[in-house]
Parts: sequence; structure tokens; C-alpha cells
Amino acid sequence: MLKINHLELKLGEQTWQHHLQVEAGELVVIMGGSGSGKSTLLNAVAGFLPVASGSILVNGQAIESLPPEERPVSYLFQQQNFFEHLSIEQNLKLGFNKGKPSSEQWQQVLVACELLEVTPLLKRLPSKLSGGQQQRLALIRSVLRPMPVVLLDEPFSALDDDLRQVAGQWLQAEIKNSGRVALLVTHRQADADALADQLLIL
Ligand SMILES: Nc1ncnc2c1ncn2[C@@H]1O[C@H](COP(=O)(O)OP(=O)(O)OP(=O)(O)O)[C@@H](O)[C@H]1O
Repeated sequence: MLKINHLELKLGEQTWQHHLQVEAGELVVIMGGSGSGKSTLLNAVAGFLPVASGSILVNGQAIESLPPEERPVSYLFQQQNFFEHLSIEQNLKLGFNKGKPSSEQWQQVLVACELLEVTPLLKRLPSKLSGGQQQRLALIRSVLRPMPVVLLDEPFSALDDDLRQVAGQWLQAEIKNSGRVALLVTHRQADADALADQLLIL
């Protein structure tokens, strides 16, 4: 499904090599110290960092030369995931079919909002929410967008242990049931223990 094939990445003086095969439904947890290159790998898959050599294949198709907007990838950044002038509901809708989710897609969003306890926040502006509330809503949008590859950079960092567990189980079920793949960066070993089909340590 996702093949990262003898990929070489360069930033300044630093170089990384990655080689990874991820099957449909699998979740790869990426760990490593600060500055070890976790976000750099996600940026390369998403198209924000050109690759020095090697390839990135999604369902057999090479994507490493495509611009970010043409890649079959949904990316949850560590921060700045919402337009400040739009309500949360409008922000969520922007993740689907140019702002027009199907009724089935929107139903999935609403079910996830109930599970992650954010339904009452949908009409608010992003600036009126806490960091943990914003993070759950951004996670819902990133995971439910119909993209084969989901990239999540520390998606639970602002959540308490209970919510972290609920969100992790929900994420795992969504990825497995939809046959997509996820690459998830975390600093917590507990996330790796609970979620990783593969563990990549940088
Ligand atoms: N634009 C850039 N030019 C040169 N070096 C960079 C650039 N961006 C990041 N780096 C360096 O590349 C290395 C990897 O950064 P990266 O953000 O991938 O680390 P990380 O593992 O995600 O760290 P953290 O856990 O702190 O988020 C770091 O040493 C960083 O200083």
C-alpha cells in the first residue's frame, strides 16, 4: 500500500535513509529524540521536502515528484490546523470535497465528535477552544478525509490519558476498517505499545 523505497532525505548537513513497507490497515508509530528527523520524514511524504533519492509509492504509484496538493495524503501538523476566521464546523467541512462532504462523510464526523466529546464546539471559532479541544477536532478531520495515507505529528500531545486512549482506539479502528495507512509521530512509549503495527525509531 505504502512503500518508502530507499529514500534519502537531506536537510543542511544531515542525511536520513528510510526503507519501509506498510500494508493496508497498518499504523506505523515513529519515535525518536527531539531533532531526530520524525517531522522531516512526514514532510517528505507530504511533499514539503524534496527527496534526495529513492521513491515513495502509494498503491504502486510513485508520488515523490507530485506537489503536496496532488498527493493522496492527509497531514495533521503539530500546530496551526484551522483557519481562524471560520467556525470549527466550516473548518471541518473544508477537509472534504472542497467544503462539501457527502452526508455519509459528515455523519462519520458527527459520530467521531460525539465519541471525542467535541460536538458542542462545532459552531465556535478555533480561538475559543482549548488546545486539547482543537487537537481532537483536527484529528477527526485528518483521519476522516478520504486519503489513503494519514500523517499525524504528535496528534495526542495536548490530551489527558483517558482521551488519549479513546482517540487512539478510534484512530486504530478507522485506519484498519478503511484499509488505509497511518504514520504517527509520538514521544510516548504507551502510544507505541497500544497502536503500533510497526515501530520506527529514529
Ligand atoms: N529547514 C531546515 N533546514 C535545516 N535543518 C532543519 C530544517 N528544519 C529542521 N531542521 C533540522 O533537522 C533536524 C530534524 O528536524 P525534525 O523537525 O524532523 O525533528 P523531530 O524529530 O520531528 O523533532 P521534534 O521531536 O523536536 O519535533 C533537526 O536537527 C532540525 O534542527
